[in-house]
Amino acid sequence: MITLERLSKVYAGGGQPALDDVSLTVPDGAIYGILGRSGAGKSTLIRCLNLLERPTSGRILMHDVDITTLNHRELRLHRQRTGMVFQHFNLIHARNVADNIAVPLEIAGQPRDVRQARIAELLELVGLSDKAQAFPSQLSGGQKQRVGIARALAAHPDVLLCDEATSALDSETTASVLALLMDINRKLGVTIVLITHQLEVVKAICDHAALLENGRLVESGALSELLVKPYSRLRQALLPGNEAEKAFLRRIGVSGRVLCEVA
Ligand SMILES: Nc1ncnc2c1ncn2[C@@H]1O[C@H](COP(=O)(O)OP(=O)(O)OP(=O)(O)O)[C@@H](O)[C@H]1O
Repeated sequence: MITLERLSKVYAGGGQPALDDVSLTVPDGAIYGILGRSGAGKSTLIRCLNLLERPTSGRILMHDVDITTLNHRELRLHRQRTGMVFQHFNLIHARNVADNIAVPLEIAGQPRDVRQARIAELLELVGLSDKAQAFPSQLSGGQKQRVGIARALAAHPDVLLCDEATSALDSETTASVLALLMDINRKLGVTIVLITHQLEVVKAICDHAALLENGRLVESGALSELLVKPYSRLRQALLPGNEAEKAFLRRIGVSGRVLCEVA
């Protein structure tokens, strides 16, 4: 379980907090989506979860340990247990697929034979067994993200943090990468926290969600509980009713006309 307790972040130079008193709980095994507009604080929040960004105040409990108090060595181990998937993949272009996936295993000091066995396992998991020797420039966006996911899983993390993992992909590729993440969650029991501005991502795979606005938490929890509340902001965003469709039909000038007749 990951628990954020009254987390705040003010960047150097002051100004409005990027995160303002945010508290939420991510249950073990959840696929937890963090939604919000540009500038809402999503990236800041996910970067706090592996301490790429230090919160100004508040606590982050992972398995009951406040990670903001870890020393250098403990933090390195924490990062091995927390895989990160990036929007623009962050692959090393001079390394082939297998050697990209090897990076966390090298950092963890794994011997060569262990690395090779793990890489073969991961390539099979992400469906790229035939691409071990390919270089990133020879891969499609979806394949690059599969390599990014394999690398993030290499050191057997129990949490996967996904930073807009599908935002650079077309809708068909997005669907296949989301299906892979769901499969990983089910097969390996890895907790997934993802930030996104795409409602479709939340609809496709999340069981929990949080909505951020100007650094503040508007709503959070299990979708099964939020979506039955009539005034839930997440419900209004995820289930807009037919208002959006009506607005679209009004804009193209077919509002009120019979769209198709059934014989
Ligand atoms: N390194 C930084 N230094 C100063 N301010 C920052 C820094 N990073 C983010 N901010 C500010 O913090 C606020 C939250 O930014 P953040 O990137 O977390 O939002 P976001 O929801 O991820 O936005 P986007 O979807 O556009 O990436 C914004 O006002 C942003 O300008």
